[in-house]
Amino acid sequence: MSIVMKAIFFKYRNAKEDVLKGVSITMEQGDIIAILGDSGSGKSTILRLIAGLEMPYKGSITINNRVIVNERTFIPPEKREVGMVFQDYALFPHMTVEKNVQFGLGKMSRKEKTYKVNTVLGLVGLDHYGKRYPHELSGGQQQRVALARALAPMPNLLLLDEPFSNLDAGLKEGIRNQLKAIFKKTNLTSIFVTHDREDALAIADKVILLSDGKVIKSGIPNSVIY
Ligand SMILES: Nc1ncnc2c1ncn2[C@@H]1O[C@H](COP(=O)(O)OP(=O)(O)OP(=O)(O)O)[C@@H](O)[C@H]1O
Repeated sequence: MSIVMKAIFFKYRNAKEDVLKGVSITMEQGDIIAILGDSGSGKSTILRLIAGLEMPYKGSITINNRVIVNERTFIPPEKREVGMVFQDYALFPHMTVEKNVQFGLGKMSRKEKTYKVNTVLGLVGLDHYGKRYPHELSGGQQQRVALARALAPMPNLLLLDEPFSNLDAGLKEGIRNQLKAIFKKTNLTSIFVTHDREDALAIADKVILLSDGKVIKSGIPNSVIY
C-alpha cells in the first residue's frame, strides 16, 4: 500500500485561512510514518483527508496508484479500506471486548467473525480478555482493544491520531514497542499523528515535520529530530 499526497490545499468551511498549504507526502508499503507538529499545525486534518472525512480544494491523493481524490474524483470513506484509531479510542462501554472488536466487521459468518476477533485479540496480546467490559481493563489494554477493532477488517492503511495521548510514561513505552512489532508483523502501512518527538523517534520509519500547514522536513527520524 503506497500512498502519495500531492500538493494538497485545504480550508475548513467558514475558515479564512488554508489549514494545509501544498502538502506533499509519499509513503511506501509497510512504512510507519509519524506526522509531527505543534498543536494546530494541521496534523489531524491530513488524516481526515486521507480517510475521506474532508475534501481538499486542490491536489490529489492516490493509494496504490488508484486516485482516491483529485479535482474529478472522490472515493467515499467506506470504499477506501482505511482504518482509523482516534485520540480518545472510545470503546462502547456496554459491549464486551469481543463485541467491540466485532463491530464494523460487516457481512460474514459468525464463525468467520469469531476467527477474526480471536486473531486480532491475539495480535494485541489480549487473547483471554474477550468477555470483559472496557471498564474492567487498564487504559493501555483499552487502547489495544481499540487497535484490535481497527485491525479486524484488515485495512490497507491504518491512521492513528495521538494514539498514546492517554497513557502514562511507563505504559507508553510498552505500547509503542508492541504497536511497532504488530505493524511490522502484518506489514501494515500506518500513519500516526503526534506532537511528541519521543513517540516519533521510537516508532517511525519516517517522520514528516509539519508547521503551519506545510511540510518543513521529512526523512528518517534521526535526520528530522534532534
Ligand atoms: N472543523 C473545523 N472547522 C474549522 N477549523 C478547524 C476545524 N477543525 C480544525 N480546525 C482548525 O484547523 C487547524 C488545524 O487543525 P488540526 O486539528 O489539523 O491540527 P493538529 O495539528 O492536529 O492539532 P492538535 O495537535 O492540537 O490536535 C487549527 O487551527 C484548527 O483550529
